[in-house]
Amino acid sequence: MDQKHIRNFSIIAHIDHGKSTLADRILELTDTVEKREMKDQILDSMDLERERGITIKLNAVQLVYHAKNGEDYLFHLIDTPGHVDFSYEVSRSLAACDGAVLVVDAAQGVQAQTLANVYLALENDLEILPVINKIDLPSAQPDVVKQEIEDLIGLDCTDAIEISAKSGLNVDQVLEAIVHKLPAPKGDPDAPLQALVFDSLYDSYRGVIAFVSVKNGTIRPKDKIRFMATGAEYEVLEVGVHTPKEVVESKLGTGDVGWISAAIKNIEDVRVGDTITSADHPADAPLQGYKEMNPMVYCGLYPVDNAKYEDLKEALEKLKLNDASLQYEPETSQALGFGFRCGFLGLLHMDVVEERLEREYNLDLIATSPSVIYHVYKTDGTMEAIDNPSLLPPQQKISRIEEPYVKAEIMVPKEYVGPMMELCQKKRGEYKDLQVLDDVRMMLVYELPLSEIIFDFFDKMKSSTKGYASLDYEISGYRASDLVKMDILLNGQPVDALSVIVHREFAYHRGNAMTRKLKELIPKQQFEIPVQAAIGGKVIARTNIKALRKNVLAKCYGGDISRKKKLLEKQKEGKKRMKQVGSVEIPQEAFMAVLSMDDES
Ligand SMILES: Nc1nc2c(ncn2[C@@H]2O[C@H](COP(=O)(O)OP(=O)(O)OP(=O)(O)O)[C@@H](O)[C@H]2O)c(=O)[nH]1
Repeated sequence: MDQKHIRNFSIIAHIDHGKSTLADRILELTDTVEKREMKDQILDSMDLERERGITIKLNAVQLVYHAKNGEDYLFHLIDTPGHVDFSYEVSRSLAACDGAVLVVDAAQGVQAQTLANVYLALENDLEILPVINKIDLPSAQPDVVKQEIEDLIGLDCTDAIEISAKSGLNVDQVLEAIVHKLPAPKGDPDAPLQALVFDSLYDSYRGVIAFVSVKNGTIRPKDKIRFMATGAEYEVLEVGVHTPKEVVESKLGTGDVGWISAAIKNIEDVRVGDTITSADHPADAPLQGYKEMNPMVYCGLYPVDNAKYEDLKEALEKLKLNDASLQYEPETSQALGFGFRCGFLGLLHMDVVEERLEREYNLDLIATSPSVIYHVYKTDGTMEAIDNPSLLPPQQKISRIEEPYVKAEIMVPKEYVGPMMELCQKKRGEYKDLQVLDDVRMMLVYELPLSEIIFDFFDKMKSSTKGYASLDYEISGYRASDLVKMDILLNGQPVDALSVIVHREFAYHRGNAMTRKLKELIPKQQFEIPVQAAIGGKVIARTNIKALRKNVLAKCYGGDISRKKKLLEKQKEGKKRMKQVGSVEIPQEAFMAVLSMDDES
């Protein structure tokens, strides 16, 4: 279709303001998906997304809209996630677009992620179309919300469309506004090919599939292409779009958003953010890529069954294609064997990656406690960045430890300011500012250690404000804190995978809880096992697992051979899921339970 009739746009919003529901209505109104195939949140294609009711991955679909002026328009709609952890996905989808539909909940108004996403859209020079959603709610206040958008964001809301994505009310007006208010892609069809790779995935039959937004030129099957960052060259086999079903096309022209397959078996050749050009007539320079995202949280991931190490490695490689913000490198642990140190954008991201590895790649994993990156200044004047507590140098070699702090902006209704401040205080926060936003809401600004934010802050915030508070944060720098490494010792031996870095004040409580939990979960063995928590050489909590007295075969009186075999068999089965640490056998469950414990357990 003629470039002037193409619109590439994204829907951006704070979490739960109704992006996916609006996308559903748009797909229905344009007959993109037949009624009988329509299910809620159709773009949330991962099972995980449907179960959790959140969007994790960006999704691109092509649809045709018959506008009221009688002409047909080709839309590429890119649905994006709303949670802070996935803002990387948002920034990538925005780079593939020319405009954005901003959805704001008429009852909740502008929230922290509304602002954050608008800034991302402005950075990418996108035209923004404000839409007020959920006007069917009794508590909807569209006029107040419009005023808020004007005051806080500076967007003109005179023509902002008031809709109910749920019932479909006025969604047709949104489609018309997309045609008339959002720009067509500006590229040059005659220029050398430049296609931005904004996502990719691994297909076991076809190799890597790259999702691209063609900024200049055209791409066809049999074309020779080059990935500009890696220099890899391939011949294109097929190109196509998603409607949301995969459809093969004869070409992708300037302004099109679609997929390319080229029998790419070498995963490293494709990088999200790279530019694809023609190998015969290459462009002079690549398109502007994406900012590399630095992980904020790290943890070790180990296969429960050590023989599955290679499988885990392959799964991580493939998953990274589909999740460019994931980082990993090999690591070994005395207790857990061979695994990987992985970096994530946040705890939800970590959770999602773990679950995707387990489900999509059929792996059983153990994850160690999440950790941030600590700056450890040593007595010899050097500094080491450490994301794994077990690698912390001995106490006497450390002069100070600094940890990352964030500036957190929390939007909260007036009545919850008290409980919110209490929570921030408890999480070692330092009060910075409190601003009045409007009649009902205030903006609370705190500096907080990132390690406190990544644990359970989000859940605690939601529960202490009935879900009304919203949070946005950015790293503000490093600060010295009174942090110590706490080791867990079994039978006198430290278990590396269980070491944690904690604030000295919380160490006793945490140590006590961990040792008690281990005692509960480690079965009695032939000898008594002391379970200790220690800082440096000093034990701060201790308990004992009593020695086993009975022998499993004692009941069998020597007679019944088959029964005896069965019992031994059963014991062997159980042993498989045990990790041998020194002389002690620890069941998998014990690791998992201790590692997933929060401060209150
Ligand atoms: N009453 C009412 N509820 C709506 C409307 N639009 C969406 N909802 C509801 O709001 C909730 C969140 O909607 P989603 O479309 O999943 O929100 P989202 O912004 O896509 O959320 P994430 O994908 O998690 O970022 C769902 O329970 C919807 O049914 C509306 O117009 N009116």
